[in-house]
Amino acid sequence: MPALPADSSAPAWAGRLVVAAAIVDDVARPARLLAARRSAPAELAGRWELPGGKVEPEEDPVAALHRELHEELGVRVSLGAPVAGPLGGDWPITPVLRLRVWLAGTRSGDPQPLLDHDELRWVGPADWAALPWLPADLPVVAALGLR
Ligand SMILES: Nc1nc2c([nH]c(=O)n2[C@H]2C[C@H](O)[C@@H](COP(=O)(O)OP(=O)(O)OP(=O)(O)O)O2)c(=O)[nH]1
Repeated sequence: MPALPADSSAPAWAGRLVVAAAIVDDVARPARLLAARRSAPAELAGRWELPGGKVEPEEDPVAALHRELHEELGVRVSLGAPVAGPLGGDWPITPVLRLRVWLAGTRSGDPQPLLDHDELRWVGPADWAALPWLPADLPVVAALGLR
């Protein structure tokens, strides 16, 4: 059966993009990942996630990620490859939220939980899966193939 042409009449996705970084020890061969425990809002507090946040209207996603990482952790990072998900490279969170993730290494600063988190932890192959991650993050962290 011939492939169907792309449906150009389909409306563009109108949700909100969330960007996050998988900050790892080595972007070429990640063994350890920086996990962050949310302190707010109440319904997400205690869950672990990748640091990042929502892209503001008109904001470039990469610029938004650098902004969020500086605000939340006090670090500057070098971005590596995207961690590609099933929605055109993004990962589903809810019908109105999608997550876009890049590998990253710290370029300056020692990560601190300055905003929105109350603990940071480096996790590896043996211990990442035991953390109570936000549900959307489990497949993302699994895709990193920490070893
Ligand atoms: N930052 C981040 N958010 C995630 C991840 N996984 C996941 O489901 N989310 C969800 C939680 C929130 O509903 C949403 C991101 O919101 P946020 O509160 O981090 O965004 P923000 O810092 O820009 O804050 P605000 O504009 O809502 O005040 O995406 C993740 O790994 N990192």
